[in-house]
Amino acid sequence: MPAEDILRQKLKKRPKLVVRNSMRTKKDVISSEKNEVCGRENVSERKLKKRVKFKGMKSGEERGEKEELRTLDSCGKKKRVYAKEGMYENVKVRNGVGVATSKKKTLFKKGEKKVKDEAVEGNTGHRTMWVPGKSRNGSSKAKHLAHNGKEKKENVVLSAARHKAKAKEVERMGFVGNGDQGSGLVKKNRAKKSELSKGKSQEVVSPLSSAKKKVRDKATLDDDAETLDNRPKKKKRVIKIDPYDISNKRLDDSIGIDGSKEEKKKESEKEPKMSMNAQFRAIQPSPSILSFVEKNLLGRRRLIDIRRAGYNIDLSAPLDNIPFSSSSEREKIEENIFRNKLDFFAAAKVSSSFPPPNLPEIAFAGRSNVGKSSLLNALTRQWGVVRTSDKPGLTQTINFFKLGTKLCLVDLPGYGFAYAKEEVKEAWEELVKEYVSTRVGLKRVCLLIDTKWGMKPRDYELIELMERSKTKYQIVLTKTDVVFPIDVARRAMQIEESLLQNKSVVQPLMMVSSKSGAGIRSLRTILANITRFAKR
Ligand SMILES: Nc1nc2c(ncn2[C@@H]2O[C@H](COP(=O)(O)OP(=O)(O)OP(=O)(O)O)[C@@H](O)[C@H]2O)c(=O)[nH]1
Ligand SMILES: [Mg+2]
Repeated sequence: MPAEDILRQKLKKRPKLVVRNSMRTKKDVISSEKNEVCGRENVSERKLKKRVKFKGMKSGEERGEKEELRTLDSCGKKKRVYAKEGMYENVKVRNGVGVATSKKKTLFKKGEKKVKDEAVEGNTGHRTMWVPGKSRNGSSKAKHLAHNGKEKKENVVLSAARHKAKAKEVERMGFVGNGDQGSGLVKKNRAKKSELSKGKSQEVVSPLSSAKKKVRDKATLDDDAETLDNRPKKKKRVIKIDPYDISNKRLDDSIGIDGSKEEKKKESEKEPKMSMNAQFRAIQPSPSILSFVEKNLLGRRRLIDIRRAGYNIDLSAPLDNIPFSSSSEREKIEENIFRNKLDFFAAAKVSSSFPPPNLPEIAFAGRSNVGKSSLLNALTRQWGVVRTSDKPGLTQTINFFKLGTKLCLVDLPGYGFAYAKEEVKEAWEELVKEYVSTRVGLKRVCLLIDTKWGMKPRDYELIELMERSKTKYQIVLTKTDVVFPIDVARRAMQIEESLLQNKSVVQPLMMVSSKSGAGIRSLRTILANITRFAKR
């Protein structure tokens, strides 16, 4: 190449340099004017200061003295620069916080990365740092920084507000200052957070804090950790169980007195407890009772069986009389007395309201809903004269019915479960007891027992009372149509046996069904006989 061309090329390069200088911002120019050194030097110096700040945090603090740095002057020679603490902090803030623009963002990321790298390297790496006496690559790095001086300068002129905003953002992102120790401290802090009280402010290492602060933080955390360790541990509460104390535990608890449960087990094995139902099933009814049940078609029967036996199943209570075909059924009742019209004539809530005992009386007693009122209707075949209901407790007064001029039928209120207040039920019971024990002219009490449920304690109570007052009573099993014939016989057998010792009880035990009419005729005959032989 001719010398002239070479010269031209050199000349072409010169204006470029000029242009490059001219592209510098106004601020750069101003700042360069203020400085004694040239612009290039200024940038490199700043960058170096910045870098030194990153790296020098630890060494600077540890030594506690100003760092002597070497940088490049305009001629490329190494120059000594004394970094001040305040300056370090400023640089650090700028680097750690980053800037708002896209380029600045990049710078911020770079700064962040740098810090992270340093954290990994434990402040010993020389990639982003140049500290005198430690790295030989410092000059080349300084050159590189100086080359990008324009971009870096923008960091220097950031406003304080932006710094703060970015600092907050960094903190929010969980950005931690350099050093593994720093992240470890934060982890410690996080772990401590759950343990320490809310009031106690948590110490978080931020990129803005100095190395000194970090060291102090670490010491504080260590102290705190020691304090936490030294805290008196809560003693575990041990509950001692007294095996002989049964005040606050179930009797069948396994912690009971030794052997008590085993003893109970053995007892139960020796004497197997039969349920009430099993006991009932074990009853063997006498052949006479069984034959009576079969003859009167007591118990649950199929309609076809009733028809085959010659009864008209279209009639109500078909088993009552054989066979009714006309509307004047009452005329054909075998007992004349029951052909009379049933007339209600008195109701009493208290004994003082009882009507005068002019007629022999037959009363119908029993638990609520056992079928007393229904039986009165079935006996007289006058449906609806006596009110009935499937709701227990309908009859609440002692109701007196005249059957012609020779007999009085008395419908008593039920006892036991009923839809009524306790006080009211107690009053009924007292009234019934008073009636059956004191009533003059009472010839017989038909004590109705539901075949399905049998005798209940209240029934025995009334029986006891009648025994004491020597009132004649006869057991009448009701609703026999709802249970199997064998169970009717069992129930009859069971009750007869239980009342063998009783003196006022009248045999035989009667079994009826107001619905099917079974046993009604037999009962009618017995009651008619009472009237026949009754003395006025
Ligand atoms: N299956 C069947 N049901 C019956 C029989 N006798 C009565 N009942 C029903 O049993 C329910 C109660 O009948 P009630 O005659 O009102 O009984 P109660 O003993 O007078 O009842 P209280 O007046 O409340 O004491 C009614 O729904 C009747 O239809 C019966 O022989 N067989
Ligand atoms: Mg009734």
